[in-house]
Amino acid sequence: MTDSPTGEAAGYGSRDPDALARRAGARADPDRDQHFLVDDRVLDRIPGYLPADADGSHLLEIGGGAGALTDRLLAAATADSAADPGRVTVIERDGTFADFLREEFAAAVDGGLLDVVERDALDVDLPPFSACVANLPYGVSSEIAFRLLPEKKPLVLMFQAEFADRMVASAGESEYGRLSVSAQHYADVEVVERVPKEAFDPQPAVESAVVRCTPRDPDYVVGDEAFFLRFVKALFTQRRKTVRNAVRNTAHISGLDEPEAVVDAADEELLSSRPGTLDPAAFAALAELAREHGSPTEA
Ligand SMILES: C[S@@+](CC[C@H](N)C(=O)[O-])C[C@H]1O[C@@H](n2cnc3c(N)ncnc32)[C@H](O)[C@@H]1O
Repeated sequence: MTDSPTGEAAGYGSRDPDALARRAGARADPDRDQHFLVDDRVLDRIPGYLPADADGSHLLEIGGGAGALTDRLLAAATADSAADPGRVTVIERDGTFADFLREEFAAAVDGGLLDVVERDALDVDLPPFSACVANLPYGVSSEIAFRLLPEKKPLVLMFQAEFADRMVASAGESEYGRLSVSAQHYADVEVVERVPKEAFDPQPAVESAVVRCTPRDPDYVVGDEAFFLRFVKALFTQRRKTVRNAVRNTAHISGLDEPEAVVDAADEELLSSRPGTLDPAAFAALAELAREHGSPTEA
């Protein structure tokens, strides 16, 4: 294992996570969403979950911490061509760890391979990136995921397992909901690895999972994406009601001025079903009907 504070390009990818945390000189604080990955085998596998044809020329990491994953991303970025390596940008909110990353990976920073951005990932303008690989801060993982998904780039993201299961669920499954439809609107999403609590220090309260998002256009058309997402959100607030009642009861969320006109125009079988049984394409068709007949106003 390499334990040098800076290291040459050839040394990326083998830093010991415990040694990194020791050198950083500050303990990960769970109250600041800091749960560092300390299992080398998991760390080594994560970059390999990017789709085979993903463009690795500019990898984005959100939440660098003490740099164990950053080290693996630098290895992935420099693997193909030493003459024309890819780049890594890390966004890290905590100044202590941002400073440590700049120091630990000084050679990469000086060589233009690594940029450390000390900012909150929710506020910062995202840099251009070709793919994102991150062990996300769980307190804001949903907000970050829905900043990243519309960028239509390959993503490999660590989430709480329960959140990951909701992202990938299919219509009719108990975990299926607004999160599933919204995520699957942008990408094919799949859980590629479940990660036990023991892989982290300090250990989180729950299991984690790595999700791969491979961007693609949906197999349906929506004329107004913002309205589609708002309509899905509205209907899932009434997931146990019939679609008929859900459309009627949630006009204040969906923004429909004339929900009754949507009910009049929709198919009876669809109206008697429950939101949790509609696949994304059925939601899209109903949202288009709602736009046509329900006079939606801006949220
Ligand atoms: C789960 S840790 C992952 C650390 C490291 N990548 C690893 O895998 O060991 C999440 C990291 O995100 C940082 N973080 C928390 N909230 C953030 C935010 N809003 N914007 C940017 N970074 C944040 C934390 O300081 C922490 O370093």
